[in-house]
Amino acid sequence: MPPHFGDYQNEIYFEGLFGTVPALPMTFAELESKARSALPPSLWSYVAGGAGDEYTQEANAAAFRAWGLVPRMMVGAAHRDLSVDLFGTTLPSPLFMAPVGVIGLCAQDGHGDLATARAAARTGVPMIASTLTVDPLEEVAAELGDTPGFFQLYTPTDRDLAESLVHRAEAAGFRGIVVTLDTWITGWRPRDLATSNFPQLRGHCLANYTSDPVFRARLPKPPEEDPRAAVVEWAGIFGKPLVWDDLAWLRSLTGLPILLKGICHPEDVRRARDGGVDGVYCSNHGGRQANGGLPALDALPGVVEAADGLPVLFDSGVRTGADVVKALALGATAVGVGRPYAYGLALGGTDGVVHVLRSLLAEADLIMAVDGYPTLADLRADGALRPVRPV
Ligand SMILES: Cc1cc2nc3c(=O)[nH]c(=O)nc-3n(C[C@H](O)[C@H](O)[C@H](O)COP(=O)(O)O)c2cc1C
Ligand SMILES: CCCCCCC(=O)C(=O)O
Repeated sequence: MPPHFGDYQNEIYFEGLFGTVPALPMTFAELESKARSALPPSLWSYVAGGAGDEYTQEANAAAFRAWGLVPRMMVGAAHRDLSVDLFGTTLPSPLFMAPVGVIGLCAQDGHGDLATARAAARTGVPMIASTLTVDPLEEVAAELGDTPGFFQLYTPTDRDLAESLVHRAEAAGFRGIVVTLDTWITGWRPRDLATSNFPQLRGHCLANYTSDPVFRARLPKPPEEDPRAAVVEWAGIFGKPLVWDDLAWLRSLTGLPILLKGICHPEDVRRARDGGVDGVYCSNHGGRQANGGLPALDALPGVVEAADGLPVLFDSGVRTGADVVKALALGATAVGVGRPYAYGLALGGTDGVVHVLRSLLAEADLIMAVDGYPTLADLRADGALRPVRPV
């Protein structure tokens, strides 16, 4: 029997019978506002902020409101199956944790990558570990238990370093490589510029680089002795975009599944397919990189159609279980949560992340129960989702 994610609701009600109300927020608005108080102001503005006037970031979340699920009755959706097959593994649910480069700093003990990996182990929700971590990828992988982890790769134009990182990820047991394409240069982020605040430039979250033999060999002194030189070296390897001609080389690096993150145009999906990737990841980086762009959700149907059966991961703007359901109904194979789990981590460590993930899954599961969609295939059938008339 597949897990009943909606049972989290019963657990919360049951505790309530004995006078215990949830210690952690039950709505995204409260999660966000409490995380704002819990995080140091500069870290809060880095995590919560985005590109330009943050119009695209807001539009990402608002885009979900343009769609509504059509309820179906007498379907007998007493049992729901949210499982999904991804690269030969059956996952209990289609939710995953998007790579968040400073997640390590969001935990009170400064080891949020490890805390997040423990939340993945507890929930079965896969983690995509960023290149930019406080703790090296091997230590993150060791906390994942049986839950699959994926490694997100930055700096792939530095071929020796990319090769080293990919091989380390493979040896550590990660099940796939997610190559982020939209962040070879930093977008225009006024909040960070106003405070001269960019955590990596302060030497944070560079553990995967400073523990890498290829990176270390380039430094005049070991990073433990001269951390500033390590930051300068790190900054220097950004600024060079990956191009389609690099794909064959990238493909040659590993037999693990490769996914390209940041794909929003159907023609790019076709090029990715032709280049032999195993999946595409539709995302606009949560509006952190380029303002003024289309909400990622609006790009999703075109990406799914062009993918023609190739797995499509999606993120950007997911805040509720209803959002998860809508992205699935629009064809996403799996749906990523970003900022909300960072806020959960800030408030409650591993327990906080587990709470955020379980809440999203419970709401999604209960919507499928009430609205009569027992499987993900039912959600994807014609007529399940309709545009909402603007009010
Ligand atoms: C603080 C922060 C750091 C991020 N770091 C990375 C990263 O290292 N690699 C990456 O591919 N995406 C990164 N992202 C983007 C997320 O993977 C994801 O695309 C985004 O959070 C989705 O938007 P949402 O959180 O508003 O839903 C980061 C996002 C945030 C909020
Ligand atoms: C030029 C590299 C910036 C990476 C920053 C991490 C990230 O993806 C984000 O802040 O968003």
